[in-house]
Amino acid sequence: MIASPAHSSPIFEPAAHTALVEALVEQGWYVGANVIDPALCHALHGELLHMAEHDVLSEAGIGRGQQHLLRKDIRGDAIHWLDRESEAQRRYLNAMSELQHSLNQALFLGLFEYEAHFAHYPSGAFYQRHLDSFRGRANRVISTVSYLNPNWPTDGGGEMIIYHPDSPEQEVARVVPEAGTFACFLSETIPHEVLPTQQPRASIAGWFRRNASMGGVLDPAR
Ligand SMILES: O=C(O)CCC(=O)C(=O)O
Ligand SMILES: [Fe+2]
Repeated sequence: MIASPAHSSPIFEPAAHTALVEALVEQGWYVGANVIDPALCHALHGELLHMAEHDVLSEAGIGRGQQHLLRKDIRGDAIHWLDRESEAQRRYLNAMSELQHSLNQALFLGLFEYEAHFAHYPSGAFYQRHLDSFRGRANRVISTVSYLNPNWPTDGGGEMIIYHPDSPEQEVARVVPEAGTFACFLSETIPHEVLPTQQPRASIAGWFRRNASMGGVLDPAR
């Protein structure tokens, strides 16, 4: 057998898919540290920093279409949709396709598409508590977040808080945005929030959908 080159190895350990599916079923969310390959995180982080430095990111807003609004009091990140333009992006999106396949096989979710954007939170930025999808709209089904920041300091802030689906004031997890950490959760039921970050914070937020996207327009935050 010919060993596959490092750049084409899967970013998820096969065991991580099983743990992820179990956690989604039991509690509606999953967080794993050291799940994403460090070399891939490094490459994606470099791409995002380059975009931030060259001013090619767009200020993220809330709401769709004509309702799309910039609301720095609600979210303060700047984004760029992944478009397969680099090997790192292709590798990342291919890994998400594999995850989509596992989720569909195990949970019969009928996931159809994955969309994702880089997100850069400058110092002081946050994202207030929200859901990623309206219940019953059947658009975003599962949210994913991959963190890209090596050596995140303990006083760096920028943690994602996951709240209990039935009592949205109750914190159930606090996720440090350290490179290699991968979080996912049910988009319609898990409220979450990004605490103010004390230093620039890099991530990739993505969504498995049951229908086609609307040309890269963000779903409303709420
Ligand atoms: O970056 C994170 O930790 C979460 C981002 C988020 O909630 C979103 O983009 O909808
Ligand atoms: Fe979100």
